[in-house]
This record gives sequence, structure tokens and C-alpha cells, in this order.
Amino acid sequence: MRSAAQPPLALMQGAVKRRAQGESVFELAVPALHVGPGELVAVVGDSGCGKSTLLDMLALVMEPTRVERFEMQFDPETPATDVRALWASGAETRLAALRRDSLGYVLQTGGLLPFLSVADNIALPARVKGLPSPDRAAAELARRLGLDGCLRRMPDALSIGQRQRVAILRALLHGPRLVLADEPTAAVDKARAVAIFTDLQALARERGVAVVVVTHDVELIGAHADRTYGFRMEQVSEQETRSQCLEAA
Ligand SMILES: Nc1ncnc2c1ncn2[C@@H]1O[C@H](COP(=O)(O)OP(=O)(O)OP(=O)(O)O)[C@@H](O)[C@H]1O
Repeated sequence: MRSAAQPPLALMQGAVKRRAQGESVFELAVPALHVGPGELVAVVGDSGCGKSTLLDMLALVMEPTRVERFEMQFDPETPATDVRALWASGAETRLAALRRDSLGYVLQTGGLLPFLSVADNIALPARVKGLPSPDRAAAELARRLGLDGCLRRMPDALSIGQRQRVAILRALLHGPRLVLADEPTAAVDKARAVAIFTDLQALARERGVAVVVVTHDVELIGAHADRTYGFRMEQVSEQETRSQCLEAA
């Protein structure tokens, strides 16, 4: 768990995202959310409450409509990066560099490239970053995630659950400081889901990585999360739904 002296790795205060589709409007409010190095934070809620919207804002791929404070501090020795200011000034290159170097995103769909082997898929983020191919680390993580023997195969020769674990492996391998996982256990059985949450928690602890997991597995994640955020939804008119993301008691 984060010690009192350690600043949060990601901090969001007074964030609002408004999304409109035709007549209907969805508004997500995030009064205060933070995640520290070594912490695993869970985000749980019903379908359509704004979990992916929140994750996309944390992944720096979706700009908040407005936000009072949005900072990331990947190294406690250096000043925090003012993400709010980067969005406000349209600093796309800086935002892209932060995404590439410091964030790992496990997509709900896995997002593996079908024409590359599993080994080449997982080496991709490191290559983009200009780092050598992380073969040894990949083999070790593959063993931990029960993917022995899968690295030489093509993605379509893996089960959905295996593909999901490969996506986790890929998101971790280039040494991100913040890992965002959207339903990483959606296609696996309960035993494998427990193993995945246990591994994500252990990896957070060992590497001082901050992990945010969106999940429907409320009961399973409870044993692994340092904090849980839920949502309070309100239908304010026929067209407009509002949702508030709040820390669970
Ligand atoms: N491109 C879009 N434009 C406008 N509204 C959108 C868009 N995408 C999603 N929404 C709306 O935003 C709301 C939140 O969507 P989001 O995907 O964040 O929910 P979620 O909690 O992740 O749902 P699920 O669990 O089903 O994946 C939904 O009501 C959805 O209809």
C-alpha cells in the first residue's frame, strides 16, 4: 500500500466528461480519484456507468470536458506532470510520449495483431520505445501467467483466455508505471481470474507499478484491491444520464 510520504502516481480531481450521441447525453463526474505506486485500484459498476470512459481519460486517449486537477508523477524525485495543462495546450506529442513510455493498457478485446506471432506481439511496445527485445522477461512473465508454450504461436491459435493473458503480458513488458486493465478476466474461468488478479497485485507490489482494473468480478477483486471506486447513476431527464464515480466506503 502507498505510504503517506509517497505522492500519488495518478491524481484526478473535479473531472467531468460529457458524451453526446444524437439526442442522448451521458455525463461522468469524477470528484477525486488517485492511485499510488504499488497500489491496485478497482473500478466496478453496471454496464454503461462510465468505466471505460474513466479508463480512457486515465490512459490519456480521451480529454476530459473539464478538470480541476489532473497530474501524473512517475518518479517521486521529479515534479508531477500537469496532464490538465498538456490537454489545454494541445501538447499531443508529449501526451503520446507519456502513453508510449509510461502507460500500459490491457484492452477489453485483447487487441493483438493477428499477423504477428505472440512473441512479436508482446515485443512490439518495447520496439516502439527503442528498447531491445525483452525475451528473458517475456519468458519469465509468460511462465507466471500460464502461457508457457504459447509464445511461438499465432494469436488465432490461442483460446480467448490465453489471448487476454497475452494482452496483460504485453502491457507489462515495456516497464510501464501505470497499468490500466479493462475487464482482464472477462473471458476466463474463476480460478484463472483469481490467478490474474493475484498476479496483477503482486506485479504492482514488486515493481511499484500503479494498477487500475475495471471489472465485473466485484467479489473476486475485493480481496486484491487497495481501494474500490463505484458509480452512482442518475437519469436527470429523458435524454440525459449522469454518473458519479466515488470511492467505496
Ligand atoms: N462514442 C460515444 N459517444 C457518445 N456516448 C458514448 C460513446 N461511447 C459510449 N457512450 C456512452 O457513454 C456511457 C458510458 O460508456 P462506457 O463505455 O464508459 O461505459 P462502461 O461502464 O464501460 O460500459 P460497459 O461495462 O458496458 O463496457 C454509456 O451510456 C454510453 O452509451
